[in-house]
Amino acid sequence: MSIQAAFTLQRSDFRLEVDFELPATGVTALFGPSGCGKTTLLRAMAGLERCTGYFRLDDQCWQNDDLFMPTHKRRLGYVFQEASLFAHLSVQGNLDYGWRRLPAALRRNDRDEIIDWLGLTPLLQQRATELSGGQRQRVAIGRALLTSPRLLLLDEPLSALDTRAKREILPLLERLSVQARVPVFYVTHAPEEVERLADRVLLMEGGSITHNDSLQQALARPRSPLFRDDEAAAILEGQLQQTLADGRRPFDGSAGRLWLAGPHTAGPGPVRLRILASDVSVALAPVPDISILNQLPARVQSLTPTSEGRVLLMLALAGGQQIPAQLSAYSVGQLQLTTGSECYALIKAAALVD
Ligand SMILES: Nc1ncnc2c1ncn2[C@@H]1O[C@H](COP(=O)(O)OP(=O)(O)OP(=O)(O)O)[C@@H](O)[C@H]1O
Repeated sequence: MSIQAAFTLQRSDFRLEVDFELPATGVTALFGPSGCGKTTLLRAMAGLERCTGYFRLDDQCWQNDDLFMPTHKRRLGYVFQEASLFAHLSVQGNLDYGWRRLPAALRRNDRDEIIDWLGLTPLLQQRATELSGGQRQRVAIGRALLTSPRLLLLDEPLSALDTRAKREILPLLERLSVQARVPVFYVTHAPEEVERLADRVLLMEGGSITHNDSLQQALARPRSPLFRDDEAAAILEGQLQQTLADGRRPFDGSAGRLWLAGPHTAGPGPVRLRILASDVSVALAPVPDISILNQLPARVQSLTPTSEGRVLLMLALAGGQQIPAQLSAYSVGQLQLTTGSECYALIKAAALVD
């Protein structure tokens, strides 16, 4: 189950040249500076740009040297920055547009479930012209999914929305790959959207893919363009549990149980945690009598000098999860840390991604 793609396209002063393979599941963010070719790559996958190359999705070939399947035959959903709904139709009419044209045997998504997930039930009778920007985008996403696509392409779907509307849609999009049940490509300029939604990241620059990473790898790169606070971070996925009587809140992820302190309004359920490299210290053995709640066994995977006197360590936790730690070169020397060293990651703080 994979996506295999290679595209070459020459414009007067821009060349797209990409070649990548990805698992055909989850959300892949396309991230990079303005003009690097993110939209052009989405359009190439959709068959809206005549590139040379190939595109394969599982057992289906949409393009190769001998074949160029036109866009309308590629089973894909495309959501643009500004939702282009049919103005003369109601929300229901827009949602049903693709749904009705699809033979029942090809319908893979549950219509009512998608309408419910996107909170569209109260809007069904409204005209498309009467909707707010956020509502329009929810309808556009619903309409795309109701065509039961094999691939979903979203081009900066939140960029035209105000902060309130973004806050309303982002939690819904967290369920995107589960609801869509197909691979999703998501173009964005916002690192916080990548952290919250992506499973993989294609980092682009000047028409090329510079890195094809898991989210963890992308965030852990020294000087990654994804840094929000100018430093490496880890995103841990897991289940948030109920707060205990003593105020601690358990979080169960692949690396085991972590304890969160402080007030969190989020209810129990799946969440992502963000841990900054500067909030991780390293010890050679568990440290008793210390206020730090979380001490996890770890192994040093790599050490990268960053700035004057600082070293970025990549630590592997149980279950394969990686987290970065930012230490002074002095501490690295004192602890004699090298690749393969066994140690403990002392996590001083972790924040819910929201
Ligand atoms: N229709 C077009 N004709 C000619 N050049 C184009 C066309 N569309 C885009 N370009 C150019 O191709 C390059 C890649 O554009 P593209 O829109 O794919 O970048 P992008 O990474 O999506 O940018 P942004 O983040 O600003 O949306 C840019 O130099 C752009 O000016």
